Amino acid sequence: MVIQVRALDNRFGTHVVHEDLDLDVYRGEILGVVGGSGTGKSVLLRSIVGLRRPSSGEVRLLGQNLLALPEKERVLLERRMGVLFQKGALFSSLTVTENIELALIEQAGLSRTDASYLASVKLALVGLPAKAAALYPSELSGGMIKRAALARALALDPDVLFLDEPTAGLDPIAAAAFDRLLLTLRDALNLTVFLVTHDLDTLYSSCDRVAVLAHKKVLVADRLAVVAATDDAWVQDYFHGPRGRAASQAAELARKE
Ligand SMILES: Nc1ncnc2c1ncn2[C@@H]1O[C@H](COP(=O)(O)OP(=O)(O)OP(=O)(O)O)[C@@H](O)[C@H]1O
Repeated sequence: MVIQVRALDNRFGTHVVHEDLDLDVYRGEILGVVGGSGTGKSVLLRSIVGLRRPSSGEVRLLGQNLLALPEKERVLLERRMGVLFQKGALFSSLTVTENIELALIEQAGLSRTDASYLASVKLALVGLPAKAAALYPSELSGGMIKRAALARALALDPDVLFLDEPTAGLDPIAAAAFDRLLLTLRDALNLTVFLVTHDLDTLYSSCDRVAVLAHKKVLVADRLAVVAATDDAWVQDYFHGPRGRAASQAAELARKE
């Protein structure tokens, strides 16, 4: 088990976002996390990566409770996860390669020469052309920015990757390419992936299991077919509305090709 969440409560004043929430994430899987707006997907992600101390409950990441660890061990555990946030993924004043070098120098203490070499390896890994390395984020397309941010999240060879809506704002072709890249990287690097998304195509093409957040809990976490058959109004609307049907049909066609 890579992530184990037990009896998690998160509240902001009187606003209860999570209550008695449980979730397991298994080694090597891509788990898609979905739910209506405001159901607490980002708050859950932040609680798991240690950016937010839950109101109560426990989160274990790779068997350890991040927030209970002494500083040194906490830093070591943090290095084993990569995070790609939806916004602010890259420093705008640094080039793509400098963004990745910075993570390697600051967090792993690498020399500039080693960091520079490794940064070029990571950029190739995510399919960015060498010429992108010297560009600033403002000079990149949306798809390239996501890839560069992914290269930075992978800089320290994490075991677990957290992604917050990675395909939001991408055109369908760039989004599909990103989904394929994710599958390739998971297989090549043996990653476990926690993926918050609204993108039905991503769920159908890339996720092994899907967790639905509703009613302050994980309503269901299972294979897509089981999740889509869950008796819940939001689930039925989401998976069987026009967009859900289109994504399902596209996935079916892709399987036959
Ligand atoms: N720092 C905070 N202070 C107060 N309330 C917060 C804070 N962070 C999140 N919330 C509230 O918690 C709830 C869940 O927020 P969260 O961003 O996790 O939702 P989400 O499921 O990721 O939504 P979306 O799909 O719209 O991104 C929201 O009602 C939000 O207003």
